[in-house]
Amino acid sequence: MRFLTAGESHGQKLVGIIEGLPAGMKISKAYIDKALGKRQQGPGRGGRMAIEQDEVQLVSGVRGGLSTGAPIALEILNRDWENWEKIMTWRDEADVESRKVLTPRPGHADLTGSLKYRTEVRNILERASARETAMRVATGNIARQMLDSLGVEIRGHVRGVGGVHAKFTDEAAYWQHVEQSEWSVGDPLAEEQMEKQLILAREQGESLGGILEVQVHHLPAGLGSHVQWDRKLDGKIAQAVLSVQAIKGISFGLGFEAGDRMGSKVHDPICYAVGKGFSRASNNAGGIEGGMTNGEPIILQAVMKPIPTLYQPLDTVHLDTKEVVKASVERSDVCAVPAALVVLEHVVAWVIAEAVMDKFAADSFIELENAWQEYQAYLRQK
Ligand SMILES: Cc1cc2nc3c(=O)[nH]c(=O)nc-3n(C[C@H](O)[C@H](O)[C@H](O)COP(=O)(O)O)c2cc1C
Ligand SMILES: C=C(O[C@@H]1CC(C(=O)O)=C[C@@H](OP(=O)(O)O)[C@H]1O)C(=O)O
Repeated sequence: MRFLTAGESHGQKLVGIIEGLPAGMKISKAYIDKALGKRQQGPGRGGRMAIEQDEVQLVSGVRGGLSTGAPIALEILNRDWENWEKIMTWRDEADVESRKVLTPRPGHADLTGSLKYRTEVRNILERASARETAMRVATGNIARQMLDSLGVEIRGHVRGVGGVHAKFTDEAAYWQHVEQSEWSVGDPLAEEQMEKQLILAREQGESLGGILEVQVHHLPAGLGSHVQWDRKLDGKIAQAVLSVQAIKGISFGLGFEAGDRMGSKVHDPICYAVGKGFSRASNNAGGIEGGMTNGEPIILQAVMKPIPTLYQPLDTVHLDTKEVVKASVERSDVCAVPAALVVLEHVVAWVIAEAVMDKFAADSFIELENAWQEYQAYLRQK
């Protein structure tokens, strides 16, 4: 399976192409649109989200709500295009000159992109922008629908924003709150403090990042492989997660704490029950050993740095005059941690679906489902 995206943040539309999905898989546009809507939510988002109302168009590869096996083409329109058409298109050299952005923002792709591609900053920021993640949610959601049909569940929650961390003691109550909460925190007190932190950041022209957690439940042991570096599932998930704008780190299970403990306090004892097969007494590994799922839930955490655009900008250097000036201020989010969580859930869904298709390669969904069930039965009886 593979996919590509195209489109600028303020261009006409985002475009995606998916290839390699089995035929006969149920695909719901409404389900994709719901995820797109969720990606737009959360306190801390800027003015752009009041303009956009993301909706996917399934242009090809789906008939009567089922995949045909042909490439699936997707589109998401940028409503903001009508406000940017003049800036995004030009007629003469004078126009180009007046539209150049020459004051790169620290933390964004602006400076290095403009040096590398020998161009002004707008040509860089338009594609570096996390607007692109709308399409990654749409493509990932199609993968997620495949996983849903196989009984795999993906959950995500915001663990922290700007140094305020969510706490929980009761797993069931926690997840109930996550379900109800608009932005998946699961700790009402922390949510309140995070919102206060956001108000403060906004008032001070600042920005915030945070910590996110994604869990994948009901996976069999044996997705991914130990045999080659580029087939290891933890490596593939890390690549996908770190490719999301502003995500700077990832850990599985115990994460960095594993480095502080003795081996016996880290590794998960192996258990066996007749009719259920092998399992683990704990899940410090976060569901992956040797680059393969081990049958426990995948649990990963990721860190998002604060948004680079600051309304009280840092110093930068003007690309032409070389004067020290303030960095440019594009309309911006103050915090996009809840939005990034939706993106992470979907990029992880893609990688897991890819691993499922690697193991159970199938042209039609019924073949995939049969192979999946047969393997699960084998694991239970082993
Ligand atoms: C959902 C989401 C929304 C974002 N919104 C903004 C924003 O409004 N302003 C901004 O400067 N950066 C924003 N970012 C972060 C930048 O896109 C990102 O920092 C930039 O592309 C540089 O890439 P890097 O941080 O991965 O190095 C956002 C990121 C995500 C995931
Ligand atoms: C458009 C989205 O996020 C954008 C990501 C982004 C950036 O620099 O990454 C900058 C902002 O763009 P604008 O200046 O148009 O408001 C965000 O709004 C989106 O998430 O759909």
